[in-house]
Amino acid sequence: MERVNVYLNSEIGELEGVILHTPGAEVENMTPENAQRALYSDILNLNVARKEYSQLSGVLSKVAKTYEVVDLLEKVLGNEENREYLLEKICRHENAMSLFDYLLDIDAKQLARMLIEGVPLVRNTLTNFLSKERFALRPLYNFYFTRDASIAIGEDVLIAKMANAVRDRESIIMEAIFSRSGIFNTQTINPTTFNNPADVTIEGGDVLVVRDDILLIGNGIRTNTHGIDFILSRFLARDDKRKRHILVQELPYKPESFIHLDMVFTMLDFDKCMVYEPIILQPNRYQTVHITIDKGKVKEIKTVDNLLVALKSLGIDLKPIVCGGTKDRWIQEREQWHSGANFVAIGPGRVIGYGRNINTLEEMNKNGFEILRAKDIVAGKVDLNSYQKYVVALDGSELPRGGGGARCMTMPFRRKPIKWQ
Ligand SMILES: NC(=[NH2+])NCCC[C@H](N)C(=O)O
Repeated sequence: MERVNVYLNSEIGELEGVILHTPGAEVENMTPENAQRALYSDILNLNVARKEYSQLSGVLSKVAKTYEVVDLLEKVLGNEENREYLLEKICRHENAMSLFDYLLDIDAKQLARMLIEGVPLVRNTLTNFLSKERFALRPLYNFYFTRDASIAIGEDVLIAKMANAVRDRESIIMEAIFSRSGIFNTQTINPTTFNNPADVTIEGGDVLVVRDDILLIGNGIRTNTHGIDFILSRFLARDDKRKRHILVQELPYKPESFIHLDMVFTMLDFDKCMVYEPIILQPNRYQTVHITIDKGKVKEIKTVDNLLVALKSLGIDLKPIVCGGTKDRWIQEREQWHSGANFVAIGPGRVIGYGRNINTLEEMNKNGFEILRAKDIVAGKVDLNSYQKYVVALDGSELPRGGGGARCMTMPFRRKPIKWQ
């Protein structure tokens, strides 16, 4: 079978390949008490979440090739050598080597599910018997946000170094998928294999590939300056010596709806972006920094007014569309909280987001985006090909409680190249 090439040089190029994860039992394997530890602001109902999610996967599978993490993982585990490698890596990382032999014997399909949904603790010792934990390997509650654990940049895949240990296994699995499933043709770059300060963190929600020479990176609770310096060092190490730019946006640490840059800024089109105005445009305490790399060196680091000004200086002139509309700051806050600024593009001017954020959608509509309901597209009542610019509205009441939107729930690894005018 021919391998699929990774190619991603924009946020908006026509989507060709994307990795998804339909929420499974892992999202219900939690209680209100430990939801916080799982990085949720609330607990979810799986049935409803899956229905909502099927709108997203349904729409995406009409326009691109979609892959489910569990199928890709099963593929990795189907190979004896890979299974041993991956299980050893996971068990070692999670201090659970005692599970290794037991897991090794489980068939690939079931094992793939278990590694995502969690491996229950067997109460056969006093320690386990008295333990408050239910799982020996914790469920990957956040895996439906496939955006975060791995990041396609150009032809490579950067493996995220998650800020919270509960998400570490996601990165380990994604690395195995990209380097060992036999499906992808790419090179993985993993910060943990370099000589780095131990405190590097980078998550996919913070990294936006705007153009082949421009990255936008959020610097906040999930991606720290060491993480961004790591990405910088990888660019400096390249042989091509091309000019490149990294634009860094500082983010507030609180509330949790600001965890990633894609919660306050996403690309919608060649000339339009979605912004949460108070952080991205209004004067505030969060700096924007422009790093220019040239001939293998850092040529300049400077503070700039904001992302839009910096992008304009690089030839990308974006009109901001304001999350929550322009009328009321409270509405902006409310819609941002439920991932109102978080859109994923399936092509230039063709994006997907939550329908619940009606003021945001109305604002987009005023700016030329037709509002289409995901439900109608999946049911075949609306044909995407009849529209030029649109926002596909997903029903979302459970999914956003997990803390993310359409961009967070997709991991695009292949988009058609863009011709910037
Ligand atoms: N790209 C994103 N904004 N992802 C959102 C992830 C939310 C998830 N509950 C977490 O805290 O990690």
